[in-house]
Amino acid sequence: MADLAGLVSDIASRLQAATDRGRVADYIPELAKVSPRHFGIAVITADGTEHVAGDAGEAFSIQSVSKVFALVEALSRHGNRVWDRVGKEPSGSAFNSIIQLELEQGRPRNPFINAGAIAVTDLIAEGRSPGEGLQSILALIRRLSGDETIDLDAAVAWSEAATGYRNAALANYMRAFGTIAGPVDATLSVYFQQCAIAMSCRQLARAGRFLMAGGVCPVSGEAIVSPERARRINALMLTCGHYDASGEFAFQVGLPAKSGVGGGILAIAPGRASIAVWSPGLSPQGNSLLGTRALEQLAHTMRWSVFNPDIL
Ligand SMILES: NC(=O)CC[C@H](N)C(=O)O
Repeated sequence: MADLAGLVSDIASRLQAATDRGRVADYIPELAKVSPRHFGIAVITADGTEHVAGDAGEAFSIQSVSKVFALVEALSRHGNRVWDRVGKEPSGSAFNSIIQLELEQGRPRNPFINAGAIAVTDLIAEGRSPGEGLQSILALIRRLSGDETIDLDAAVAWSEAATGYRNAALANYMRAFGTIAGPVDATLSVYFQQCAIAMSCRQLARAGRFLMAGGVCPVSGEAIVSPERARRINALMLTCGHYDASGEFAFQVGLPAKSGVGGGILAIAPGRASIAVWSPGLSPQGNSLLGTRALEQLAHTMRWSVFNPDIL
């Protein structure tokens, strides 16, 4: 087996020096201020060993990676009722696309595109104040990572709320179909704040451990979700976690993973590792360019693809 510690630091030094780094998201003005020079990686293996390199301790905006935790929270609260609201199919469209909503009766394709995530958040917010809805997601993330200091970056939340016209359009459109039941403003407020949660690679990799371990947090022994639910969340991350680049990601990396426009990616090698990478420069589809490259190198060298017969 390859030397993982050496590999993680090799990947970091190679990618810290890379010249082609992608474009930092600028449609959320606060995110445009982040330097594209950052690169961080954290790998936690099944035995609990943590390998980190680069800016692995620096907090960044998790953005759409929050959609995984919101899905867990909604499933815990509402069970399979969630699937009445959102589908389980890749969209083949941009993360903020509205086109399928008109063609498919206002039902988003999956919980990881914006429309689907807003519908999931609406379920979390049901019967609660926006503050309580957000706190339930934050409490889950803190519990999973064993870190009570994790919080949201209020400036990012405000920045997105002030410019989130597309998300407001998606939410209003779904409200017209009944996919969203609650007040649109309250649901959007929770959604913008969950996206603005700030975490480091180390914290994010810790929060993902239950997904490598059949739904059980390996440190506390607590069953966060059932093994079946963990398997299904991983399946959705593999097929939908990178929007219209999900097929390419499965082809190149072959691991369940969820990206965010802050440049973070959480990837799961079932039974092997929980991995978080961060580099703010994005591909045209809104996925971290160097983060994806790091995962390609890691997965290839470690033979960590769900399609490799020896990972099973
Ligand atoms: N892909 C993303 O990370 C998108 C999340 C972002 N908060 C948005 O709604 O536009």
